Amino acid sequence: MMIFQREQLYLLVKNNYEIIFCALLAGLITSFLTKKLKKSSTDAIPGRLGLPFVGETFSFLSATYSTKGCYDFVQLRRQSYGKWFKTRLFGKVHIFVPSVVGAKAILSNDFRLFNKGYVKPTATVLGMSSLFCVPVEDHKRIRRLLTGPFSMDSLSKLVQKFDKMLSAELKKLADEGKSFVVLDFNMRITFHAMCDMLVSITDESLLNKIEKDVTAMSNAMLSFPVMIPGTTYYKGVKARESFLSFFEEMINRRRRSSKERHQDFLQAMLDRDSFPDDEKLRDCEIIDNLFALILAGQGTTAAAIMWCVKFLDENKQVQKKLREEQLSILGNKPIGDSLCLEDLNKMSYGLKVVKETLRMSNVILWFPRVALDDCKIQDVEIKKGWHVDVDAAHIHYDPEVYKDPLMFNPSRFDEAQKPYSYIPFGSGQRTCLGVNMANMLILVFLHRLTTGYKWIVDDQDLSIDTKSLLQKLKSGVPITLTPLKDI
Ligand code: HEM
Repeated sequence: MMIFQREQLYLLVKNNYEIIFCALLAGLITSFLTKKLKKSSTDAIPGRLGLPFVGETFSFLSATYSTKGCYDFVQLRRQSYGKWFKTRLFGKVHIFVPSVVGAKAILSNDFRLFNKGYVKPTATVLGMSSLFCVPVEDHKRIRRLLTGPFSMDSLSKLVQKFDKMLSAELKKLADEGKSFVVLDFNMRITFHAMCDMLVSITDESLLNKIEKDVTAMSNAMLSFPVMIPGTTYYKGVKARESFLSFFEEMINRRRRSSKERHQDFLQAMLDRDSFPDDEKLRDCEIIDNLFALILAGQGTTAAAIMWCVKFLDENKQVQKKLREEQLSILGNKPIGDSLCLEDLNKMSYGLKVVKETLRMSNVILWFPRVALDDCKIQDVEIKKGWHVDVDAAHIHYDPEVYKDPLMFNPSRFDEAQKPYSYIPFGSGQRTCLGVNMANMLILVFLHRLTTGYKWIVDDQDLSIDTKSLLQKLKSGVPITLTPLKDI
C-alpha cells in the first residue's frame, strides 16, 4: 500500500489542485443529484399546491362549471405533470391515483390505511351517520343492517314493479310520439321505484317534494361551502334540513300509530326498536342512510341507462345483437308477463353491454379516500391526512389495461377482468351495496327498450352536465320512440 509523506501529499495537492477541485465538485454535485432523484421517486410528486387553504380550488370549481366538467381539471394536470400529480382542494392535499396497482393498494386497505375522504360540502350534505361518512366501527353494523332491501326477495319484487311501471310509461311516451329525455325519465322512474321500496311513498306530490330536496342536496355536494342565501351550498343545507324533518315526522307517525304498517325498508328498521344497540339503527342513521341510498342509487342508475342508450345509438351492430338476445328471451315468456330474476340471468350479452357502458362512461369518476397514516403507494410517499383519489376513469381508459379503450366493445367482457381493473362499483369492503339492484334496473330498461322500440337521439350535444358529481350528458339524451311493430 502506498503511504504518502506529508511533503509528498502537499506536492501532490499543489500540482493537481484543479483536478482535485473538479473531483470534489463532481462528487458534491453527484451526491446532491442522487438525493434529489431519490426524493423525486418517492415524495416529490409533481403538481401545484398553491396557497394554503385555497390551493387550486378555484381552478377545480371553474372546470366543474365549464362545459367539459371537473375531470378536465384532472386531465389538464396530467398533461402538465404526468400520471401522478398532487393538488390542493378545499384545503386538503389530493393525489390522483392512476393505476390498477394503486387502486388495489387503496381499496384493499380500506379502514386500515385509508378511509373515505370527502370535501367539506359533500360531507355536510351526506350527514355524519351516512354509510359514506361513519367510522369503521359503525360501518360494519350499518352496512349489515342496510342489506335488507338488497336481498333477492326484495330485488325480485322491485324488478317486477319497475318493469310494470316502465312498460306502461314507455308505451305512453311512444303513443304520444313526443321526444323525452332519457336521463330525466329514468331519474323519475328509479326514484319512484326506490321510494316505494324504501318508505312506501307513491303519492306524486310527496315524491316531488322529496325529489326537490334530494336534487338540491346533490347539487350542493361540489359547491363552495359558504352559507350565503341563494348559493347552491346554502340551498343544499336547507334542503337537508327539510329532508330530515320530513322523515323524522314520518318515523314518529309510524311509531305512534300501530295501524300504519308497511312492507318496506323503514318498517324493517323500526321493527328493530327493541333490539340491542348493535342490531339496530338510530333514527339519525336511518334518515342519513335513506338519503345515502337514494343519492347513491338514483342518479347513478339513471345516468348509466342514459349512457347505454347513447352508446347503443352510436353502435348499431351492438344494438342489433342485444335486440336479438332480448327478443329471444321475450319470445320464451307468456305474452304480457313481467320480467323476473331468472329472465335477467339469461341476459348474458345484455350484462356485457351494461359493463362496457359503465367502463366507458365512468358515472363515478374517482373514489376519494384519506390516508390514515404515512404510507407508500407504488413507491410514492403519501403523508397522513392526504387525500388519495382512486381514478377509476383513468384505469378504465388505460390502453395497457383495455385494448382500444375508446371502442365500445361489450365482447371484451367475454374474458374475465383482472382484479381492480374493472371498478365502476368500487371494490373491497366498500363495494357498491346496490350493484345487483343497479344491474337489474338497467337490464329491465334495456329489455323493454330494445324489444319494444327503435329510437332516434334528438340532440347529439356531448357537453357534460357540470352541476353534478356524476358523469352525465347535459342534454340527458332526448329520444323519440317508434314501436318495433310499426317498422
Ligand atoms: C350504475 C349504478 C351505480 C354505480 C355506478 C355505483 C357505483 C358505486 C361506487 C363506485 C361505490 C363505491 C365508492 C367508493 O369506494 O368510494 C358505491 C358505493 C355505494 N353504492 Fe353504488 N352505484 C350504483 C348504484 C347503486 C344503487 C342502485 C344503490 C342502492 C340503492 C347504491 C348504493 C351504494 C351504497 C350504499 C354505497 C356505499 C357502500 C359503502 O360505503 O359501504 N349504488 N357505488
